[in-house]
Amino acid sequence: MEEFILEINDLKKSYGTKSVLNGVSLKVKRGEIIGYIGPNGAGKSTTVKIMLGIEDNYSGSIKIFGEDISNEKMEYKNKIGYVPEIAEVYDNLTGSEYLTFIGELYGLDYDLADYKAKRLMELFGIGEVYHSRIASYSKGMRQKLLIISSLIHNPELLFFDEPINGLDANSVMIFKEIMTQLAAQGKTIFYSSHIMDVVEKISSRIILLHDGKIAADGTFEELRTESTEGSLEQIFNQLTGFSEHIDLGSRFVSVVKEM
Ligand SMILES: Nc1ncnc2c1ncn2[C@@H]1O[C@H](COP(=O)(O)OP(=O)(O)OP(=O)(O)O)[C@@H](O)[C@H]1O
Repeated sequence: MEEFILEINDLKKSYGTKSVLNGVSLKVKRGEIIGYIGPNGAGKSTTVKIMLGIEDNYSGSIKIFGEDISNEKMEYKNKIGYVPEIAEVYDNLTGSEYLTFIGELYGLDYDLADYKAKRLMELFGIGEVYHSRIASYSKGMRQKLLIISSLIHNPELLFFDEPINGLDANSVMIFKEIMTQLAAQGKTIFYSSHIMDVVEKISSRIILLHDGKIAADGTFEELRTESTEGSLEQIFNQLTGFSEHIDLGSRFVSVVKEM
């Protein structure tokens, strides 16, 4: 029998009168890298926050590792890693303090958390700031810290929401390799991003959310045969019915010039 790490069935969510998710259903197998894409405000972060138990008041059902998350058993969270789109980190802590704190929260003993944190920071090129306060980190350094903190407890399922924001080109290459290797070792990755060329290359399956519904679901090759030949960016434009960038761009600039 096929093992589903994640099962979402007819998920609906509204904020006040505004309906954001209008019946999202999907099943994710172990080892898949899901590229979760969609226009701004489509409901991607909302889906991820519901799965993490950060947002409630939804209808539909969600199973993670075969367990319905509405059972409120917390154990499933220990096997999840998360890089949020916008994160609050404790600026006054050093990288070492922050990562060992997170590691200990997940049940690692201090020495193991310290060893892993230091080694992972070195491998990601930020070992020299291990004992510096996070307030002094650049944007990319903070992002690397967040990626490390999502992985320090060796989770089975990862939610990455724009994880490569601020990373330089070499670091993006390292991150892509980390994702590929994690998936090859059976970790499941739910990856939400607007950087289409990375999503195109890294995802084993792409899910496009539009107007709170799944508008496309398949490998990049499958999406290509179903719609336009071309890049994921072109497929995205076509599936979301968008072709006005030139007109909108020039109207925008006209208003900028008004004085
Ligand atoms: N706490 C909230 N209260 C009210 N409305 C919200 C709240 N969070 C999200 N929304 C609305 O829900 C919709 C979906 O937001 P969400 O953040 O899930 O979109 P997204 O697909 O992740 O967008 P982006 O690509 O811009 O990150 C938006 O219209 C947003 O305004």
